[in-house]
Amino acid sequence: MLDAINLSCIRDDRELFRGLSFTVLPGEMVQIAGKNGAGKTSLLRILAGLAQAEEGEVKWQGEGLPRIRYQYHQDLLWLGHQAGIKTVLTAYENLRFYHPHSAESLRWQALTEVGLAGFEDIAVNQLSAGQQRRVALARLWLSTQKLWILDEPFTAIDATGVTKLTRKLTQHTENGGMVILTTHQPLAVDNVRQIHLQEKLA
Ligand SMILES: Nc1ncnc2c1ncn2[C@@H]1O[C@H](COP(=O)(O)OP(=O)(O)OP(=O)(O)O)[C@@H](O)[C@H]1O
Repeated sequence: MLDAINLSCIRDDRELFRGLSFTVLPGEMVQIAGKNGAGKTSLLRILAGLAQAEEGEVKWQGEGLPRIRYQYHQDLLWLGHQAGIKTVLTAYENLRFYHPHSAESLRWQALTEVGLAGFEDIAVNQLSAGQQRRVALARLWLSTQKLWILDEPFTAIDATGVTKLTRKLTQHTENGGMVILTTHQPLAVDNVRQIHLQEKLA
């Protein structure tokens, strides 16, 4: 269970949100919604323990993040806005780097799942934007983490990829996992909970 408690965030002297509280339970998918610049990425970074809130705290399994940081990083898969991969490595090498304990056969399978069969041995910086995104997303197929925090996972992904990724996210929650994500695309998922960050007037 993840608790966001009374979170406030100020960036560049601008208050993005204040007093934001919510809980994410096993089996839930939560979409952080809001316009460009509303603070969605800022919130995800705070939830992932990568940035500090002005006020408030984040708890994982009932414990504040600073106390449980090691366990949290075992339980969390974070895919940021940027590709989240090492571009000088190949797709396969990326999966080996980020998931060193995964079985070799599962890495190949993950690359096949995201449509990268035949592109495994090419340096990622020579792949298209959508293919680069798919390398990062392949990590979901190897993930044993309970909590996935995903910033714009559908960016640059074609319709087939969107369907496949949506199914993967749904499967994760059906297996008791949690997904917190941002996306500007409509999500074809029945029970996604939305948290709206309201636009603040200057
Ligand atoms: N590290 C930072 N330093 C200063 N300002 C920042 C920082 N990160 C974000 N901001 C500002 O905070 C605001 C919210 O940015 P954020 O990336 O969280 O928005 P967003 O809702 O994810 O937007 P988008 O939908 O465009 O991705 C923006 O005005 C941005 O300029």
